[in-house]
Amino acid sequence: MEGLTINTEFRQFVEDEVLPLTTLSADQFWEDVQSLVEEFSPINAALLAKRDDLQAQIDTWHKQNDYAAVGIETYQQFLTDIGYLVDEGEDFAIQTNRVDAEIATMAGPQLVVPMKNARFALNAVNARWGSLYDSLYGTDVIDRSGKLAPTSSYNPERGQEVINRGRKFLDETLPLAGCSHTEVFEYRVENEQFVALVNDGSQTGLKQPQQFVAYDGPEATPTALFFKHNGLLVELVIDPNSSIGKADTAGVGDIRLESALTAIMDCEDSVAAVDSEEKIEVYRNCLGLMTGDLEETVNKGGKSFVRKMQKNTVHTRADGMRHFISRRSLMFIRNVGHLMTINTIRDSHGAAIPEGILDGIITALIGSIDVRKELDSEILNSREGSIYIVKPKMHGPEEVAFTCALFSRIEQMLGLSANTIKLGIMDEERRTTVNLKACIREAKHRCVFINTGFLDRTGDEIHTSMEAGPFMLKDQIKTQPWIAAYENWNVDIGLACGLQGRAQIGKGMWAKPDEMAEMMAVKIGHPLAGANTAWVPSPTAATLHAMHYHQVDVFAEQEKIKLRDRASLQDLLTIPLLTETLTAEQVEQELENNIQGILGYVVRWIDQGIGCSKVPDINNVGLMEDRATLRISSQHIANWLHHDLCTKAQVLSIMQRMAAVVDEQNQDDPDYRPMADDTDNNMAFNAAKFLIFLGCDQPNGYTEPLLHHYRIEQKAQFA
Ligand SMILES: CC(=O)SCCNC(=O)CCNC(=O)[C@H](O)C(C)(C)COP(=O)(O)OP(=O)(O)OC[C@H]1O[C@@H](n2cnc3c(N)ncnc32)[C@H](O)[C@@H]1OP(=O)(O)O
Ligand SMILES: O=CC(=O)O
Ligand SMILES: [Mg+2]
Repeated sequence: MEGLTINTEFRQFVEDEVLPLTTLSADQFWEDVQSLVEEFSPINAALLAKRDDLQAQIDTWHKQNDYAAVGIETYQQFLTDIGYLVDEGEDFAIQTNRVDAEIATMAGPQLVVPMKNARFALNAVNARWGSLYDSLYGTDVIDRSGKLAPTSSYNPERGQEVINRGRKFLDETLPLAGCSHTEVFEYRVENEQFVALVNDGSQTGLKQPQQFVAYDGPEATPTALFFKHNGLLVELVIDPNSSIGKADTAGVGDIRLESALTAIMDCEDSVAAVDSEEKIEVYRNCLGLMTGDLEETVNKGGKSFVRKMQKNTVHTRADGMRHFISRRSLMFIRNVGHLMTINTIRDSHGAAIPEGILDGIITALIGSIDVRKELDSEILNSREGSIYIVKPKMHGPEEVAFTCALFSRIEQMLGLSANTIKLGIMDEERRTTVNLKACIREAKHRCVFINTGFLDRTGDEIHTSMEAGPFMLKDQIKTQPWIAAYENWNVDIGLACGLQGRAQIGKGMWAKPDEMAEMMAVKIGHPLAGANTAWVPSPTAATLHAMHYHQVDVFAEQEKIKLRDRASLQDLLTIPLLTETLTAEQVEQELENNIQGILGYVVRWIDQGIGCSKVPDINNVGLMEDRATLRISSQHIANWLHHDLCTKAQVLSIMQRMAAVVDEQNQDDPDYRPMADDTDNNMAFNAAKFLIFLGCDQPNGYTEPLLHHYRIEQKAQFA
């Protein structure tokens, strides 16, 4: 197309692999892309300029005013005067239609996965169901010491503890009339009813017989029994010949839980994709997920197998009719935000186009393949014919309106009906939080979720108030009034805007992927807080977190929450600034911890293109690190440097020391390139250095510009 310069491989990908699956012609498609880009790029640029302008005014205000002394009302008035805080307007309720039940009326875990990693992405879409037994046996939810410790082969005592916990779960979730599941020696179906035969010779059924949904196999010797509780399915696997089932009094081989109801296929925080080659990788996986053709050969434990997407299954209802069970998570696609540009397409002036616009067009184009499938297709994402896109890092209602306008335009060019593309709003920038109601109003025909991305949100908290003073220790920031207010405010506003029954009110990531016992203790707080979904980092975490939605009836909690007063805006605006003098040791330790995390993450991003990593912290706890956690750590150090809590020399010296620590942590990785010996010339080390030293100047404290720059340089150097 004259005017646009399109990367050749990308053009081939679109024309040879995607467009033939649609009714669109290539010429018309590129012509539409061009006019869309011409229309939307300048608006995108103006929105970014407004971000900078507001930030500059906030910086100046803090330099001229003592935030703590003037009082919160004065600060709030200032934010209103500059248009950062806008009028929230009249009450309204969202009107989003054609929303799948997994989003609108069900409550359960949401798994996030980097879409660039096909092996993980396939695992994620298949994580709709997970083994409770494996999740208990394989994690620290059960004590890992003493007689219960996992051993090189199966530890029967640990196994028995798994079975005990499984029975406890059954008693709590699917209680029997008059006895415990521990007393049952046989489960079967009789006269269209579920029946449990009890050790004392009696037989019983469920306290609530309607919980029984379906079964497999003969009535007298079923191989699987399916039940429903709090909207989620539970499968009792009966297999007396399996290694677990033969030691079980009732032949139960496993308890399987409906787990990740939804999954976010991520193009953003967890992904490193800086050029056409890497964007094509992401889009090709997206295509395979929507067509159902994605496959990956997995080599594991000396065995090799091909991982594919699960197909839905058919079972027998008690009355003999057929019952279908969904086996795949409903997929959202998270696009990148409005900030970055990408030269996969250059406009008629030769400028790289906004990456968010490219993601919007291409992921919706791929999503349109799903929308056009027949309802009885083997692999179908949305039965309601919707395309679910999550948009991150938007600042305020104007940016939400821009996204919606972009989606409308994309729908027109793809021939989709209005509001086919649904919008998940990440509530992860301060200007979106404080204007959340106005943001949702802009998307009232599309909104399918509001999610508190507290990690980016913490980074933005620091950057927005960079000039206000030094921030507290990172762990303390999480305990302050602003964050509790932020979490409650999101739920309060979501409920007031009618999200219940139409959309998700979601909560953020559990960022300690191996600490499952702690997750079980803490993350029940999410459903209790009224969230009908919350993020988990892995399929195992999804299965364990699913237990929380059996323990808590989220929709009942939401009814109670509707009666309380809305969280306080003034608490939200209370900046978590340091109020005490830290010791030199505290400063050093905080820096070491942050720097270890930054280097451990950045080195894999820059050198290997891995956008999400598990990196040990100073106490050797593996933390999920992604762009958002990097934003927090780098902004935190930049803030302390800016306010002289530490010096550049000190930071550099810790970086040098931590580079050696990170090198050692990665010594078993054959693809790893050590940093410590030649930090001056190491691209990853330099990226980390500038993320910190230029942190104050990064747009809203984002990490993408420097990460992209250094990965592109690194790829050029080692090409
Ligand atoms: C601020 C935000 O935006 S948060 C959202 C962004 N973050 C994410 O998306 C987190 C996604 N999670 C991950 O990428 C990973 O779990 C990490 C990086 C945290 C840990 O990865 P690893 O150290 O490789 O995990 P670990 O070795 O414990 O487990 C790997 C296994 O679990 C699976 N797995 C781990 N995470 C996921 C996931 N999110 N989805 C699907 N499968 C997963 C892998 O497929 C692999 O199994 P396989 O060998 O059968 O393929
Ligand atoms: O995207 C999620 C976040 O916490 O940031
Ligand atoms: Mg984020």
